[in-house]
Amino acid sequence: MSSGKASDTAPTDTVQGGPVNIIMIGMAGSGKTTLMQRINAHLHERKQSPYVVNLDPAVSKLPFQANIDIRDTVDYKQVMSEYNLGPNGGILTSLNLFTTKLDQVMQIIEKRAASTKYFLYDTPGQIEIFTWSASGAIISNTLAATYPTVVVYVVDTPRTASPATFMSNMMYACSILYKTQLPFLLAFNKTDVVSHEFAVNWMSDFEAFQQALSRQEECFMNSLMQSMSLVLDEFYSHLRVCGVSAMTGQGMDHFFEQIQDAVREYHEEFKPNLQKQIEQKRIKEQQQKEEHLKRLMDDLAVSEGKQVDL
Ligand SMILES: Nc1nc2c(ncn2[C@@H]2O[C@H](COP(=O)(O)OP(=O)(O)OP(=O)(O)O)[C@@H](O)[C@H]2O)c(=O)[nH]1
Repeated sequence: MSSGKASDTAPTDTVQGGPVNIIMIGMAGSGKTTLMQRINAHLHERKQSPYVVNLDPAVSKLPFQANIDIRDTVDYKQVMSEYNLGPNGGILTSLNLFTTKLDQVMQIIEKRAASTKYFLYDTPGQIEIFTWSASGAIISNTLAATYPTVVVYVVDTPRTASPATFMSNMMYACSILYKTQLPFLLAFNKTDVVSHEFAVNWMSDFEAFQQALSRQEECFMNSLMQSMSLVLDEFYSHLRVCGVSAMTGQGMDHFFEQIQDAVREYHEEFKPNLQKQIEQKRIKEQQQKEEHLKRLMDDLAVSEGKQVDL
């Protein structure tokens, strides 16, 4: 687990390699929107105004002005009534409709890239709609193929203080990390209410989590959680963690240090892997084309041979 190191330079200034996309993901009420607002204010204070994109069609009020807002493109309530959908189906369909215009969004982002360091994306609280849908994957893959992209998984720390809620949140985070394969930062939010130290302790010390479990009433869930914590041990060892309060602003410098570390991972691991995959795909397609051409030539030779025989 990486908790990052303190540095003398302002962390928002030291991000290298052009603009950075920060995608905020987290359960409903974890504080994604409030944290976006905090990051926005933090960057404005440092004269580094970010470009803000709202991808949540169902949000009623935003505490900041979004530069691109999905609600300007699709009316979520109209989508629900037009396609006879429930709230989740409405959000998913709205996101699909928005994704059809992603090329226009990318053009805008590319135009702004020279003058903007941070692009922030707020996503719906129904996590699975973004992380497990085709449109969510298209959006994050397209962003990551163009610029360094970091997934920030926001956790409601006070609500994660029991071993059971902690474990389910970590399972969620783990599945998102493996699904997106993008540089990842686990941001424990609301540390003004409860410090995230207990979580760091549980993640770095398997025994400490077991002890917390043993203090709970004996139930079937305990043995399940015991086994799962063993599995998650490997996941924790690759994880970048920080504690923040979107309300008070504490932890913002460490947050940006961790973003910087995630950008380094993007350049050193994610981008070379992506280029390798693209190259492998190109070679495979080339081979398929050559095989297809060879089959055509063989067929032609056979049919010409038959004509000669006749
Ligand atoms: N004390 C405290 N409250 C916070 C903090 N961050 C957010 N909240 C509160 O938590 C509640 C939910 O915050 P939101 O920012 O709307 O959460 P969200 O994750 O965007 O929620 P959805 O839009 O439903 O996905 C609000 O009442 C916020 O005021 C924090 O750092 N500390």
